[in-house]
Amino acid sequence: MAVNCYPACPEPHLALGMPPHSDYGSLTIINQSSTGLQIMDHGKNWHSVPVIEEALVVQPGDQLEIMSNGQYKSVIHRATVNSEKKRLSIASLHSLALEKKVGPAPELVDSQHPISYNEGSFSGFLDYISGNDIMEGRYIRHIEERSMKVNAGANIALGHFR
Ligand SMILES: O=C(O)CCC(=O)C(=O)O
Ligand SMILES: [Fe+2]
Repeated sequence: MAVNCYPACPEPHLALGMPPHSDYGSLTIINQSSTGLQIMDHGKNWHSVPVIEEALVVQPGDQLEIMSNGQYKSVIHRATVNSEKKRLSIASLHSLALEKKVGPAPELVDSQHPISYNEGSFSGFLDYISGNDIMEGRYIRHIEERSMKVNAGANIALGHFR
C-alpha cells in the first residue's frame, strides 16, 4: 500500500506530484481526497478522474496486460498538484509475489494472437526502474519489445508512453 501526500503548490502548472507511469501489479485500488489523479487515453490526452463519494478507483496494471496478452491495457496515470490544499491518495497495489514470473495465459495465445510479451516479474520491474529513467520508458514496453524482436526477428521502434 502507498500513501501519497502532495502539499499545496504555489505554481501547480510547473509541477507534477507524480510523473506519468503504469503500476506493475495486476490491479491498483485508489482512494483520493480531492481531484488530481489523471489518466491518459489512446490519443495521449489527459483526463482528470473525478472524486465520487464512497467510490474507489480501480486501475488495471502491467501484470493484467501481460496475463491477458494485451487484451487489457495497463493505465498510464499521473498525479497533479493544486495551489490551495494538500492532497492525499491511498493506493492499494495488488501484485503477485516478488519473484513470480508472469506471462500471457496460454488460452489467450493462438495463431491470430501471438505471444506479445516475455515473462516479467516484480523483481524484474524493480531492477528496471532502478536502472532506467522512468520518463524514458516503461518496463512493460521493455519486455514487449524484447519479445517482438524475438518473434519477428526485427528491431521495432515503439513509442514510450503507450
Ligand atoms: O496520487 C494518485 O492519485 C496516484 C498515486 C499513484 O499513481 C501510485 O501510488 O502509484
Ligand atoms: Fe500509480
